[in-house]
Amino acid sequence: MAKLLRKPKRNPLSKGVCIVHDVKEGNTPLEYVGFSVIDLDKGAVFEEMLTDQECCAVILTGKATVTAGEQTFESLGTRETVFEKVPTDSVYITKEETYRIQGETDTRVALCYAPGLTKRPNRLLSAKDIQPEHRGINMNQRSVHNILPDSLDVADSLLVVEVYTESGNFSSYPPHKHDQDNLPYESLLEETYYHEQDPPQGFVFQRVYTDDRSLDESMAVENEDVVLVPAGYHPVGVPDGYTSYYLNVMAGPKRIWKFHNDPAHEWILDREDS
Ligand SMILES: O=C[C@H](O)[C@@H](O)[C@H](O)CC(=O)O
Repeated sequence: MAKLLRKPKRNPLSKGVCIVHDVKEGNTPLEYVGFSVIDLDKGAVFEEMLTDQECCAVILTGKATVTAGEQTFESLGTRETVFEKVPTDSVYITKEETYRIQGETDTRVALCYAPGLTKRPNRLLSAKDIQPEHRGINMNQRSVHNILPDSLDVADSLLVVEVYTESGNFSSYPPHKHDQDNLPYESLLEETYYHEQDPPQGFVFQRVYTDDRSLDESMAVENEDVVLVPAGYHPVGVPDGYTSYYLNVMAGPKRIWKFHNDPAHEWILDREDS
């Protein structure tokens, strides 16, 4: 199996809590980004004490109450499945904070981690404040929910976004990369993709490759898979008949999303919308 592809597991953590993904120091080539997905049964509780990382808890499906420090955010979550294609609620939790998530229903939560540099206010990132963004033309169209964009000065390192790509389209395309700390031209951001497919037997193709092809992995990515992007271009192609969802977590030395398109494919941006 490709070394950048991680398959979902169901590792019981505690009563009513299962770890589906747990990408962290010791099992990942990434230095900045950590990523977990947890399933909580209704009423189950997940608690964590952060040390030198900040965290964005994204309520992928179902409803939950999140307590972070002295604050409690009740009844978060807007959808039973990500394919309702509505924005969801998330909570930003600062470093050195203890937080707690309790499932009000059966719920799936993505935990997005990156280095925390300063103590910041914990903060609700409400679905109501997220306006879906349409990107692209022709067969390169996708819809983006910017959960924690670099325009929001809430976090030290974390960037979080979710993307919907319809049948027959490509996203993260033309291929772009952000693996050089070379502002204003490019920023260095590692990235993770958490993928879901509709219907769930679907798969998408994702390639992760560098200019010198020292890294060049092409993957068939199935429902609930995670793809790690330590460097390089990382386009996604969606077969006819399926809808792709992915949640991206990005982080690096500077919290700026400045990508560089693969020059070989940038010409597609010059075409008219057909
Ligand atoms: O760098 C960001 C990720 O590759 C995606 O979020 C990508 O930007 C989505 C898209 O624009 O197609």
